[in-house]
Amino acid sequence: MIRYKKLGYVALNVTDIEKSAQFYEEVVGLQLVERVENGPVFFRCSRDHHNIVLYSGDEPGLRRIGLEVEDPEQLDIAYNYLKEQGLDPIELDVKERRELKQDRTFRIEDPVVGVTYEFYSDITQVAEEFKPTVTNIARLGHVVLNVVEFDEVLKFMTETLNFKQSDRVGERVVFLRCFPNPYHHSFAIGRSNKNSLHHVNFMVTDIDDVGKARNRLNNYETPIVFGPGKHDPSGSIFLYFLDPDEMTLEYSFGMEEFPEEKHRKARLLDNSLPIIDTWGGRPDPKMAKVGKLN
Ligand SMILES: CC(C)c1ccc(C(=O)O)c(O)c1O
Ligand SMILES: [Fe+2]
Repeated sequence: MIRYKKLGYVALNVTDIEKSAQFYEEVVGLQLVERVENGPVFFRCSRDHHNIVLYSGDEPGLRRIGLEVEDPEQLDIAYNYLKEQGLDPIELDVKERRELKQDRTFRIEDPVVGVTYEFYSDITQVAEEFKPTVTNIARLGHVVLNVVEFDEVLKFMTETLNFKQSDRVGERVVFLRCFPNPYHHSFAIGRSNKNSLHHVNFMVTDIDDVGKARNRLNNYETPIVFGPGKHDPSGSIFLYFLDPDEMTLEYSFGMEEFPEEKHRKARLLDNSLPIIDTWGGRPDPKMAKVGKLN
């Protein structure tokens, strides 16, 4: 089965790439790496060449998800396994790999919703460490998808992609680790009447990052749509806000980690607001409303 190092990057379609590039750099706090003329804009929050990639699109949404597997051997195992599963992995040509600064890379489409998953094991490492600016971003944290065919997507993510369930909230949300990555979730899916991007998360290094973000985002007149609050499932302190296309982003501090072996079992948590925010808050209706899938 596939063994992952981490959720490597998220590629988003944005309607005004200049406005969004400025926002993701100045307001979110990502480091600009590269602008391709009439092409994508690459940002990082690690030594990786990119952890967020913005593309111009007619409609805001998720373009693809980059999954870093443990090593080239695991990449080979993943390719052969996904091919056996009939998912027709497509190898990227040299030109696209050169633009992505990634070695061998291939993509599949999930057969239920059509999300593009990209697999690689080697991405160019930037010489300098990530230099936090407005927020001490520790890493790209997770991606949450709203899906209609919830059970089918869950089956694909667990049985085919080898993601492991960490917890579920009633029959509405399931939190998934990209095994053996230890974080409580790198992915989550929510049962919905529409397939859409719910949010993209950035984990921060200090609780002050959440508190300071609240005031900074207010000063930038960036809509805060939920929090500060505390999530019961992962134990993280959170704050959700909207990007220029009104796609939802989240900062979170702290997250339960699972050992590869002898870890606790997934819990079935009550489907109630206090589980989502133990501090008693409730989300703004604008939260998680914008973001096409694929
Ligand atoms: C409200 C969403 C689905 C949610 C719920 C719980 C956690 C967590 O426990 O970390 C999240 O990160 C969420 O985004
Ligand atoms: Fe989240």
